[in-house]
Formats: sequence, structure tokens, C-alpha cells
Amino acid sequence: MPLPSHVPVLIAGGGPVGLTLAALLAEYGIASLTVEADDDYCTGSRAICISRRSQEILGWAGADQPLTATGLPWTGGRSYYRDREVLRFEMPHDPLQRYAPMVNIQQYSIEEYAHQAMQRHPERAALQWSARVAGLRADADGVTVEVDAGGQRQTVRADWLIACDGGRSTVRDAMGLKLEGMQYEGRYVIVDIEQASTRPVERLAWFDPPSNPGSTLLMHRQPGNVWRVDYQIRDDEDADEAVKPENVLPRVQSHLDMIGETAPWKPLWISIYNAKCLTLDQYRHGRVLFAGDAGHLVPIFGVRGLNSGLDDAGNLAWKLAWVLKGQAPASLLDSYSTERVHATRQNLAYGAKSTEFMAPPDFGFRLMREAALRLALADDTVRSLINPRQSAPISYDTSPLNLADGAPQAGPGAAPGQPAPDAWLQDGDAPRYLSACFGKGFVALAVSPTAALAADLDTLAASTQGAPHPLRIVRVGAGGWDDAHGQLQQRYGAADGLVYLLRPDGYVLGRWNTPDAARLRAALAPYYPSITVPAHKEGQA
Ligand SMILES: O=C(O)CCc1cccc(O)c1
Repeated sequence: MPLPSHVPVLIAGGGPVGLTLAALLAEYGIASLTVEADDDYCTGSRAICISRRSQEILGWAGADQPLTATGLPWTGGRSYYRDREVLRFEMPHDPLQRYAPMVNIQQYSIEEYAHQAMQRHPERAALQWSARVAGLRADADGVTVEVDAGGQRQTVRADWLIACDGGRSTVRDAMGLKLEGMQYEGRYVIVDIEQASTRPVERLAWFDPPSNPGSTLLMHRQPGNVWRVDYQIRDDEDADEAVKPENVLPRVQSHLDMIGETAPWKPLWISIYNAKCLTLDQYRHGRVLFAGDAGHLVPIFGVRGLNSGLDDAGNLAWKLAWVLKGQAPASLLDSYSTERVHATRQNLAYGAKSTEFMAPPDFGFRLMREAALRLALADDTVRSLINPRQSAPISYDTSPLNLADGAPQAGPGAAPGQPAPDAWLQDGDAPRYLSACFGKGFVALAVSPTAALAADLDTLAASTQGAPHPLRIVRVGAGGWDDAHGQLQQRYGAADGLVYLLRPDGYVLGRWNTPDAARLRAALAPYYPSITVPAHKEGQA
């Protein structure tokens, strides 16, 4: 198939991050072409745990419904040392929440749902299978990309190239860039098996279990009676031998016997893994941007891999849209790199801690783990050391986009740079989730505004109506939505007159107490060219 000679955005890599980005861009009215080297969705279930934040992001793309319908929600887990339970944990959740804290589903399903979301915009989101980037030349205005597709080399000129082509990124290689960091030596065999079971969905971990003495073993349930089993192999084991079915099956069987799962089972997919903490130090290189594994490799423990890649897509989509629609200068994309490199460094710090527990890299870590596990048998206070530190959205504390905090007394939970907490509100009888307002334009959340403030906000919103993604006002109290469950009060310290400006990706840009119109205009002018800020007069404060 002939590829277009020019596209606004070329996405290299049609995995879950690339396809989600394409679907988000299409929602924002931006056309993209995604090229994927394989001829179908991935094989093997690969990433399996989708965080609440990732579910929200997939929701902006319109890909959350099949995920919620098929995925297996879970809220916590249990860990065992030898044959005794040493930890039972719950992730923060309440029955009013829009999404479960975590949903288990095979990566290929995420790819399929994101692709389906793309297909709702056939004019804006094209996917070419069996097409790989073979070379590129970037300049100040765009990137000329050589693509091998259907046995032919074709040239595509892209205004922007987004590398979502995974850990072995050809874009990264072509640009001579290297991931920096470290790798752990401890290796895990990853096996998917099919077995019917009535066991609840939760994270299960065994340290030194009688079924596999000396090893650590994880189990996660996935849809379709599929179980992910990860187990650590000994340092002296040969990797090629370790993944042979004749070596894998007895270890899995021994574990199933131990936990009393007696139904017939069969292996579906076998792989091997060692934890890596690697990143580029910048995700923007002129007209080329990196997202997901192409830019960073994060340990699986704590499930930050795919989830951080989807966060990249959520951060990048609105910024690219704003730049491409002429609503913001290209320098806005520098903040993508600053924010997401910061997030990766946090994720790597958490991931490293989890890995040091799951695959202790030396005698010292092994000894510490042994001590923690033994103590945890008797002492509740030690149990937090065993907690897997599950993925959570990272705050952008030092983002250049954050505005000075005008309402610190409202508490730290929704300060500028924080992921905006969700809240279940009521619009008359209709329930409304605040998070459902994200993924479009900026949102001004106003708590019981005075009549003058409400009028200022309405004027401001009206002045953005011609923009591709206008400002939306969410008024709570005083004739607006109702904080019926007290969640806004609890999470936003919602005193009368507070105004929060929330970014399209659901991060807090700024907050103030009864701000005047000039302050709100100044805050939003960088994102809405129709909002003008009067020139600063000499001598004015
Ligand atoms: O529960 C954990 O800490 C890791 C779960 C997981 C995530 C992705 C792949 C995999 O094999 C296991």
C-alpha cells in the first residue's frame, strides 16, 4: 500500500503506547500515520496490569469501555514467606470510584481497544502493519523518514515523528541515542498458562515457597482463565534451558499443586525477563519525541512499564495538539520531556526498590529481605517493607508549567503539578466524575464562586469558544454541581471561592482564592491565543 508522502505526525510503533497516542491525537483532531513492524497485535500477554490512571487515559481515547467490560478489576494482594502469609495489602479505593485501582488484561487487548478507538476516526488515524522505519533525517521543520512497507522503501515527510517503537527502538538507534542506567542480573521466567480457577483476582507473591524453594514467584489472573506466573531462576541457570517447556512445566505444576489448583492446564507463552532501569535523558530531540519503552525501560515489579508509557501518551497528546493547531509554541513540547523524564526518574527509584526486594542483587539485599520477611511474620509494622509499591501517577512538582500556588491552605493533595484527584459530583440526579472532563480542553473548577467571579469565568470561557478545545467551567455549589459525597471537600480542600485550573491531561496548573479576571487571563493566555493580557505598564506592580 502506498504511504502518504506527508503526514503531520508519524508514529513509529503500533504497540499500546503508539496506538493510544494515535487515538488521543485523533480525538484532538490531529491526523497521524502509525507504522508497525509486525502484522498484528502482540503475541503473548506481556504487560497485564492497567492502573486507574491508565484507564482514565484510555477513557479519553474512548477505549475504556471494552477494557472495563473484559478486564479483571482488583484492589490488593497477598504475599507469603515459605508457607505463611506475611502481607495483605489494599490499594486506595472506594466503591464510588469510576475505575478500579488496577485491571488485569492482556496487552494485545489494550492494543485492540486503542486501535478500535482509532478506527472511529478513519480520516485522522491510519495504521500500516508490516511497516518499519528504516532510516530518518530530521531538520528544523520536520523529519524525512524512510519506511519499509510491503517490500518497498517509501519516503514519508512528517512534521513530527514520535518514537513508540519499544525497547529496541530503531528510531533511537538511527539517531545514535542510548538508554542510560543499569540492569539487574536476577532473571524471571514469565509464563502464561490457561487453567480454570475460582481464585479471586489479586496480586499473589511467594518468597521461598515450598513449591520452588529459594525462588520468588508471582501470580496474576487475566481474562479467559489465563494466569501469569513469574518465577525467579537461579543465577547459575542457563537462560535458554530455563525457558524450555520441559524445565518450566514441572516448576509451575509444583506450585499449582502447592496452592491446590487441580484443574487441567496448559502453557500459552513463555519468556524470560531481567529488570532494567534505563532512560534517555531527554524525550524531545527537535522534531522527534520518544514515548514508552523507546524512551525508558522500567522494572515490571510495581507495574510501571506500560502504565508509564500510557502516561507519556496522555501528556504528549494535548501538547502536540496545541502546537499543531497553532494554540501554543513548539516549546510547550519541552515540558513533555521535562515532566516525563522526571516521572521516569521517580518510577525508576520506586521500581529499583521493588526489584531489590523481588530479585535481590547481592548478599546484602538478600539478607535484608530475609530479615524483613522473618520479622513480618510477627510484626505488622515491618510489613510495609514487603508492599509492592504499585504504580501511581507521578506529581510534576518542578514542572515549568506550574503556576505559583495561590491557595496553599487548601492542602497538598491538589497543589500545582499534582495529578488532579477524581471526585464524584452530582449534576442534579446525574452523577458526574471530574476525571471525565479531562482529555479535552482546560478545565476551570470553581467552588461556590461569587457572582462576579462566576461572570469573569463565563466571559473567559466564551472568549475561548473559537479554539479547538475551549475552556470548560465546572462550577460546584451555588447552582452548579453538588459535592454530594464530600469528595471535593476532602481532596481539594474545597473552600468557597477556590478556583483550580486543570490541564487537559488532568494535572493541576494553578489554584487561587477568588482570583481576579486578570490573574485567570494571564494563566490561560499561553494556551488560548484568543485571551489577551493587557501590556504591563511601567510602574505597575
Ligand atoms: O506484580 C508485579 O509486581 C508485577 C506484575 C507483572 C507485570 C508485568 C509483567 C509481568 O510478568 C508481571
